[in-house]
Amino acid sequence: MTQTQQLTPDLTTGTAARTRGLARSYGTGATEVHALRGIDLDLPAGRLTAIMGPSGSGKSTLMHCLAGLDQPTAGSVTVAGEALEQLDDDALTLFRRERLGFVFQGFNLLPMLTAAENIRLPLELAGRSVDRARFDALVGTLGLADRLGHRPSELSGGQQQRVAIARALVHAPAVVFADEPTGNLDSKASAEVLDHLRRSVREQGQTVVMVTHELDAAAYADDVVVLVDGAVREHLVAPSRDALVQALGGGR
Ligand SMILES: Nc1ncnc2c1ncn2[C@@H]1O[C@H](COP(=O)(O)OP(=O)(O)OP(=O)(O)O)[C@@H](O)[C@H]1O
Repeated sequence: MTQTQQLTPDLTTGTAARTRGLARSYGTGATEVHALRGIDLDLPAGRLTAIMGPSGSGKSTLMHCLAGLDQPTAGSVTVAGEALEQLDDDALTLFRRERLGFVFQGFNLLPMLTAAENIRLPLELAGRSVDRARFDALVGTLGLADRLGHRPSELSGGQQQRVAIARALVHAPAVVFADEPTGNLDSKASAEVLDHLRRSVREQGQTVVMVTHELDAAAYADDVVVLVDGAVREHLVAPSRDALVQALGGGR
């Protein structure tokens, strides 16, 4: 048994997502691109993991495969104990809606709805009632309590992204996937958003997997996976900034 397997053998002992031999290629023949080349990864529950690496290294592809938004060419993906390849389209859609949360660049908030309505929308679409205590705790953690009646156009970029995070978290998902969540925010708003994301991990035991280009953003993460050319170069646990710089610098 390997060291990794001893540390995180299954979900009950804290693995939120696991891949084995995960490969994803695009195209065929001379134009074939191997975006992921057989990735074995165990992402622990209750932590904020950043996925980093040079442009084209496979970060988005990995996140999309983990989140059931893209299908691997080979290998397996298990999230919250579910082997995604065993789910049909309907079951996968339901699994994503019930068990996963998503935060993307650009927020994707509905402009005619207030912040509170945007946050509640996924639950209402799923026909589920809002857990009032969780809702209040979330908007408190995210610093949105006095902004709930505002529409997106009346909120700053950072506030809009915090609404998007609350919306992703309100149904207590097993894993939240965030793709460059601070990509179009200034540095102050980025710091606020990342701080709130980290607090949701610390205070509510949330699991977050975040793709980022930015060293400053990765500094908020507990762990950092460094991809190079479709393979995991490093999986750093609670790295120092120096260790992170070294791991990233080595890829250039
Ligand atoms: N739909 C697709 N069709 C063809 N090639 C693709 C497709 N999606 C991704 N690729 C290729 O797969 C490789 C990995 O892409 P991916 O977007 O996962 O990298 P990334 O690390 O997220 O890059 P970036 O940091 O620039 O967003 C790249 O060479 C990319 O061109």
